[in-house]
Amino acid sequence: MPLLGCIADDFTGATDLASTLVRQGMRAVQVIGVPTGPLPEADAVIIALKSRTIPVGEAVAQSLAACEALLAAGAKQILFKYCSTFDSTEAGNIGPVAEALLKRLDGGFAIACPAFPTNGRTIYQGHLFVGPNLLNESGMENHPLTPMRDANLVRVLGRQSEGSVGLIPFTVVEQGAAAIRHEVTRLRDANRRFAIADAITDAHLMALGEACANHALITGGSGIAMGLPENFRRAGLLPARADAGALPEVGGLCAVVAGSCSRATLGQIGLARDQVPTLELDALATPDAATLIGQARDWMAGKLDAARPIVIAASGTPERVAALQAKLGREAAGALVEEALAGIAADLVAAGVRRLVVAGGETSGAVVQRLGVEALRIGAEIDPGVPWTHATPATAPEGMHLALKSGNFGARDFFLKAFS
Ligand SMILES: Nc1ncnc2c1ncn2[C@@H]1O[C@H](COP(=O)(O)OP(=O)(O)O)[C@@H](O)[C@H]1O
Ligand SMILES: O=C(O)[C@@H](O)C(=O)COP(=O)(O)O
Repeated sequence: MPLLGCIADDFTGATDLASTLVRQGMRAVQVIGVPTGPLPEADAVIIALKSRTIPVGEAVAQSLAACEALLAAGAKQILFKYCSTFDSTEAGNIGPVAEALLKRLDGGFAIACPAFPTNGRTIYQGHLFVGPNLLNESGMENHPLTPMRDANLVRVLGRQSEGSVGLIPFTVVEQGAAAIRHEVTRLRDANRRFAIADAITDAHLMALGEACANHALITGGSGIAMGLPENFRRAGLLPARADAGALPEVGGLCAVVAGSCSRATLGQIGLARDQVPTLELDALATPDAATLIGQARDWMAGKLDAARPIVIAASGTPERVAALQAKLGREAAGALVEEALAGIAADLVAAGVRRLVVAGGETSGAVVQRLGVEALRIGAEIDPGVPWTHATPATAPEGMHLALKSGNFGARDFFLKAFS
């Protein structure tokens, strides 16, 4: 029976969260999509949806169905995981999904905290920073699907919610769990539905986690989960586990597929270009998924290796992305590239790739769905927020390792480090 039931709005975000929970001593399994059968055995089950950019009504319906499955399996607390850069549109989907979950859980109030200090995401006075920059000057203002042009999260969440949004400021969070609990009571009494919680350090996240031990719903990035396993240990529900991230061994050919256009991924592709065989697809010149798949198939022949990866990327600079979007429309451009990369990933697995890194949240969603993966057991971290996972797709029933990398995560040498 899972202690913690989680709903993540994309697949890389789900592995990021699962990885945090494994590091804090929980066995974690990521389930792809709303489950139709019994949930796997684990301390935490993370249901990974691809609901960040779908129509609001569908995101709400899928999230509620995931919540029902987790509650039916016995989950004692629900966590709604979204991006540490609060990726969303004016219409949602963070606000509407959080409000629907809150209503279902009779929660009344929930905190909202995407902070992830290890990866440079901090919140001060409700404003989200990425490293030294405000969110809207961090590159996220150019995201292909969810351009973030306002760093004031109280305002951003307020625009997406029917209920009102408050703030748990740094001065309160700094004082620890008791002060946070007190502030939450005050915010509830003031009829706030959500409050953005400031957090600059892991100690702040631990205090927030402790303060929310009895909240029916918690919302945030993976960082907000840091303090939760300790709550369950304190309650005597979670035994000490030394091997929470143990995975079955897997050998085989190595590859990377990249569809993220985020700064970190563009840097990782830049480094890989000099060190391993790297194919950069040009979706603007060839806006046809089948042709792009064919180009990759011809190129990869004879290049696959078990000791070092090949890299196949569709990622473009903001100017190239804008040009393709102007030609096809934003959603169609994204869908075309996702379809191409999913087909290429299927070809790679058919060719014997058993250790595959996928860069990009939406891209990972498309790849995992194409491979027919139903669940991922979470292993050790390569870089903060990106673990290796073990999956058994229909075309590789003996099992393979997959790393689903959030676009902006990972050091510059991530694509090489992952296989070393
Ligand atoms: N050259 C390109 N032009 C337009 N869109 C692209 C291009 N390359 C990738 N994309 C799309 O951009 C989106 C990137 O989102 P995602 O995979 O979630 O990355 P991230 O993790 O950086 O957010 C995907 O929908 C992908 O298909
Ligand atoms: O919280 C985060 O930053 C990640 O877990 C995440 O959700 C990133 O999404 P993508 O950049 O779309 O992979």
